Amino acid sequence: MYQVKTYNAIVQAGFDRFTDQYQINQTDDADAYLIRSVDLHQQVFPKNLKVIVRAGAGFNNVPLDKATANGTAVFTTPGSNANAVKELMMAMLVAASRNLFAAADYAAHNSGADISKRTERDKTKFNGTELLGKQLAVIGVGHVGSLVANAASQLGMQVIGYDPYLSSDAAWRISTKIKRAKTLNAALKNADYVTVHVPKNEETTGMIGAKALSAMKDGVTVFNFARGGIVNNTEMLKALDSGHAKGYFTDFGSDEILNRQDVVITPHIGGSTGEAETNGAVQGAETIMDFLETGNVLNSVNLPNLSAPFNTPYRITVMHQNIPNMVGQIATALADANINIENMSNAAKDKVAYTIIDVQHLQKHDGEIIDCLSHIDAVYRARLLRK
Ligand SMILES: NC(=O)C1=CN([C@@H]2O[C@H](COP(=O)(O)OP(=O)(O)OC[C@H]3O[C@@H](n4cnc5c(N)ncnc54)[C@H](O)[C@@H]3O)[C@@H](O)[C@H]2O)C=CC1
Ligand SMILES: O=C(O)C(=O)COP(=O)(O)O
Repeated sequence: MYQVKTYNAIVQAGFDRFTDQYQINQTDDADAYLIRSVDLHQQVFPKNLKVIVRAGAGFNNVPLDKATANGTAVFTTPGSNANAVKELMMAMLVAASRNLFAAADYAAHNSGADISKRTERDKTKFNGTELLGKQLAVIGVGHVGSLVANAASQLGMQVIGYDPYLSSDAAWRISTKIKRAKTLNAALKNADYVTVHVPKNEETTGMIGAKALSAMKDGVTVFNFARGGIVNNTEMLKALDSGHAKGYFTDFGSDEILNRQDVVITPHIGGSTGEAETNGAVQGAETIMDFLETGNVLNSVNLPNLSAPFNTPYRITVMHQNIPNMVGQIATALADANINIENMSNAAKDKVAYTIIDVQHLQKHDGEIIDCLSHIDAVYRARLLRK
């Protein structure tokens, strides 16, 4: 029986996906975590923890080095909430271009006699512009960014994307109408609207700061529905105060940007739709079961992709450092235990490598084999799976 621990609201559809080999509980010794935005940076991971799945996209709440050192694979559920963010972003683009929040706030407080007279007099204050023909820069054209870019293009916007790490899969999703910028500045310089859809990491923290803001044209509106900190709030406020930027729309509130007419904040609701939460929970449950039961890896954040059909009675998986002679040491340990290898595959991603070995027969007691492999220096975790 596998134990799955959760830290955030996970919809029932996800729990329903687990077979009766799984128990959802709050044990301190879980095999798997199924999480959303909980910050795990201060947590000491239990040794038994084999997999963390973040139902959603952003994994900056998971300490990857710590997870790897513990032999814990980390996954997200790619694309599960991308449409939800896209739809919110489209709403925000329209809201920005039509002064929607200020206009609605005015109307909500416009009471008493002569409403219609006052309305007709005051409505010019809320005159907007149209999105048609305006330029939108999309920084990060992955699952969310590509949908935003395509939808904006369908509204008649001129869209330019910037993403130096774009995967070929992601490239297939982008309409041919979207222009490609070679540098961040090239994307920003003519944009009426700029939106970021990048993961938060060392490189992207503060990427929209003084330099990027000064590369934008006067009257620009900036959107950050990716993560707090990708846009530097202090520099954003300076751009707003000087009149260089017109507005800032974000899903990530913080004290310094509160109570301003030119800043619109939503409470991190980008992925908060029933559909997105169901997609994430179901995809998350399936990812946990697939990894625990087959050891196959697809779209992990800290492990390379590696999948093979599991057709033998036993499978051994080893997560280890990506250094010379690891495969040799693993093969020798198995040979010493008189275990014949039926199939063996190995892949690496940055500093981490992963090996899958399929065997027909075991000669030693299970625990001994796993112990032998676990004692090889630079092995993070070895597991024995039965078909
Ligand atoms: N507000 C919310 O509730 C939500 C926020 N998000 C945030 O949006 C981010 C993006 O989500 P997805 O599109 O699903 O992820 P994704 O991984 O599909 O796309 C991210 C894209 O950013 C690109 N990128 C990485 N570094 C870059 C850089 N320095 N400059 C330009 N592009 C760069 C990558 O190549 C990739 O194509 C997530 O990491 C998360 O932080 C995602 C979903 C919901
Ligand atoms: O998927 C993401 O990156 C999100 O930001 C969504 O967060 P949530 O699952 O709604 O806490």
